[in-house]
Amino acid sequence: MTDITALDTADPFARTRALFDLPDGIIYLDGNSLGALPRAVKGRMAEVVATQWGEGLIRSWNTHDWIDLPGRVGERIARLIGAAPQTLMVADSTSVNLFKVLVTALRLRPGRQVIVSERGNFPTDAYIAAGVAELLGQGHELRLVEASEIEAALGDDVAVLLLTEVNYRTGARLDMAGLTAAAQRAGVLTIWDLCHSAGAFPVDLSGADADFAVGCGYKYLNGGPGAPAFVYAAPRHLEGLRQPLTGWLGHAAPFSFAETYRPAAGIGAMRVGTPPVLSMSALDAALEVFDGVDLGALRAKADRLFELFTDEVKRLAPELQLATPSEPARRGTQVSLRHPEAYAVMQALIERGVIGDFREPDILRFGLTPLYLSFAEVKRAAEILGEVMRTGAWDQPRYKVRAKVV
Ligand SMILES: Cc1ncc(COP(=O)(O)O)c(C=O)c1O
Ligand SMILES: Nc1c(O)cccc1C(=O)C[C@H](N)C(=O)O
Repeated sequence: MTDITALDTADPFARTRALFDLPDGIIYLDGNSLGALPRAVKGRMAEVVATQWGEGLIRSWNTHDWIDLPGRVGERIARLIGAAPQTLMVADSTSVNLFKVLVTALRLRPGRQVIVSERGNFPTDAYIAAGVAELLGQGHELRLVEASEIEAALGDDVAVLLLTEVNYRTGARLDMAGLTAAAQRAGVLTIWDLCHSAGAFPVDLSGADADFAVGCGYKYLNGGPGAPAFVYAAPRHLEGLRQPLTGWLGHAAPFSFAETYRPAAGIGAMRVGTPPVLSMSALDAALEVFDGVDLGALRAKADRLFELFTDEVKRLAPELQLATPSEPARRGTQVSLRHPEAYAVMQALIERGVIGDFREPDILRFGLTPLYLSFAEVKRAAEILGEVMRTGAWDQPRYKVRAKVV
């Protein structure tokens, strides 16, 4: 029998938990969709609004260096995902950044028309890819394949391999280094969506030699609802980097107000318009939580939480099927369980203070975020899930009414 109190007492992440503001009576297992609120964000937002904006007014673009905030916040994220300095920019949403890097990559592979991606990837990736193929109107097409067929799909007509490292629904993780190497052998450029990776475990973009990457700021990075996203380009692509959204802040000299567009050098060319200073400041403050954090240790704790939760669920709710691979190398840090009435089960859990989420058609999703979750909470969440299943408490009409956002 695991001694939960001993695990929590010895937990090095008790320190980071104290950096978050979490409501009493809630066990929050949805940090894979919207990260919890770091305390430092409240103070930073108050300061940015009252002092930087309220008093500094437009002078703060210089006095508080708002103009370079996207690159500065990018440096904080770079460390978490193995990106070299000045290869990362915080900007826009993941969807918009996908558009930018996809067009950029396709232009680097003239004569090849196919974008390969995984079936069952988060919809925006496939939607953007199909939209780009249609927009370019040069015979481009999106080819969706199963995970097991990706390598075989890398023929000489393929320009880009667009993959999400960790699947949003199942939590299954692809082999970034292996697939990137296979793509390189086939002359194919890679784009990695790191939405469910960045801040969850160590990612090594440089080691994998990936070409481009994108990811969002509001999940494991805790930047808040609608936080800006990030975009990465490998050093070899920085010279002459051209992306299609040629907005004024991606210009080499935006304040020359020149008549024609000339891209900024390096990753600065990924900028488009005015950065959202308020939400970027929130993300910047949120990332302070990661100062001094060893991502390997973070992952090790996530693995222990995973084992604890899945062992307890196996014992207490054996009818729930684990949809996430149990082998650590083949998964991210979420737990996905299948049940035909998953939506109602999740509503019953939320009413009992355990917040996870539901994904179509039958997935209960639980995000394990070691920065602010204790072993005791994860065990208690499994017990509450066990009670909901054993008593059939989920089987009530009010739990079956779908909300606008699920
Ligand atoms: C894998 C993945 N990619 C992209 C997105 C969408 O990002 P955004 O809403 O920032 O465009 C999400 C979640 O919303 C996601 O899970
Ligand atoms: N971005 C979201 C939103 O605006 C509302 C509700 C959920 C989200 C999400 O992030 C969904 C998430 N990408 C997922 O993995 O399902």
